[in-house]
Amino acid sequence: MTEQPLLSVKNLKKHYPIRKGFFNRQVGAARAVDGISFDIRRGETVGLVGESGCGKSTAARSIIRLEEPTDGEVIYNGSLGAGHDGSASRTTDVTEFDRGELKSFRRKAQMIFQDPSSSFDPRMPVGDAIGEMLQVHGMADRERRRRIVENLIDRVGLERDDYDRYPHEFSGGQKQRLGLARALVLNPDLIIADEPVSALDVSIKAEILSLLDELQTEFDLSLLFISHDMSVIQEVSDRVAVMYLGEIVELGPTETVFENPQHPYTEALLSSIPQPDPRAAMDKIELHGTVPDPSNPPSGCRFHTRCHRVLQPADLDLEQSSWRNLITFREQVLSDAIDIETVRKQLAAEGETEAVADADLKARLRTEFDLDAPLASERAEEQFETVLSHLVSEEPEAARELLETTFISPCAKKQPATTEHAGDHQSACHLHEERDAATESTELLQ
Ligand SMILES: Nc1ncnc2c1ncn2[C@@H]1O[C@H](COP(=O)(O)OP(=O)(O)OP(=O)(O)O)[C@@H](O)[C@H]1O
Repeated sequence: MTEQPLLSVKNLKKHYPIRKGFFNRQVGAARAVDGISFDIRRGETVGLVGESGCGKSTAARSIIRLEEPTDGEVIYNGSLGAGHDGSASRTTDVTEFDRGELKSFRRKAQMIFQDPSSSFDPRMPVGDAIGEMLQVHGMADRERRRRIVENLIDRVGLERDDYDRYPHEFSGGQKQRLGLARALVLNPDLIIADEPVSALDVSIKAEILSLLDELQTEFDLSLLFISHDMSVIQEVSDRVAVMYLGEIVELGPTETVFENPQHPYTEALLSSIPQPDPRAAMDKIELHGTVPDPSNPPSGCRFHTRCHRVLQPADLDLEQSSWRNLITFREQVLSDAIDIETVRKQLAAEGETEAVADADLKARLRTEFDLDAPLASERAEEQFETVLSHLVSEEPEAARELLETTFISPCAKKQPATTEHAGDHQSACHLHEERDAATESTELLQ
């Protein structure tokens, strides 16, 4: 029988209500975490990576219920241990834990943060702050607490005498060592580290990562390591989960994912890693804009609005760059972001004339979206020109109406299903569905 994972996150969701008006009625929800699933096995490090705002911290906080999850399960297969009241736990689902179970679980699952200062009271010696954790969990003997904490302070590479010093007397790296001591003092089996080295200088960063590695073996820890930095994730993780706008888009062993990424978002993140050898550098894939608003996520595949591989409708065969520009143009028109009057005024000022010809306005719009050359498909070019004509004739409604049904990527139509790849590796991208369908039809023909 295969060993149960220490923690199984199943379809976890955290939606923040958006309220408005006099009656504070809920008018929507920010879907910060929107149905993520992954396991953390005993002794392994899972890296959770993605840009700022994609929901990593919310996921972490929901897993240990610093935030109440909206839906889903977090199955904890470890033991709640001696701190628990002794009775067998009613459930293994953290989202269902009562107060007592949650308190015991919080001993076993500790969090460390980017800024460890937040865990230390500036007016309390750091040793007492670490020892307080033991006191809260029932250790009354002050001397014993002090011995345990001094040993830990020593173990994380500081001096035993540091026990009596105050937080402001430590550097950023030293504070993160203290943060680790604090996380370890209750002998946890899981540590969730949320960007623990992001604020540190390169050399200090390396020291903390290597300390974390040593401690993981020594204390037999499982780790969920959150970072936006692919190179850090590569260094520390056994498996990696790539998160985009509340969802996990790719999951697999780190080596496999880094060598053979299956999701265009992962590809883009990987291409941004600085390469010491310029010859080895892959072409940088530019991620335009920021992660969209989770209260209004794009339809279908959430990444399609920024994806360099976004699929074209079956009847189109444009250059991928023109297609991408056309999608951006479409979005801007649909969201009413093009102010034709301003463009007209600009042109008038440049030409020192009152009268700006429609043809010039259209040409300027084409240039703005890098679509100067006629589109390679005659029908697409015709439709594009019609939209431009509506815009320059101040008929944005008509332009929108046409675009509602034109230039729609298949990626925008439905959510991609999860595809399993060889070696415990999965991703969710329409490209694979397309390839699978192509393989299936060739097989049928044989
Ligand atoms: N309390 C809240 N109320 C409403 N929206 C929230 C709340 N907390 C987070 N969000 C939103 O949820 C999304 C995910 O935020 P989160 O902090 O989890 O992302 P992150 O990937 O950890 O980014 P960062 O690294 O910048 O913290 C963001 O759009 C954020 O604005």
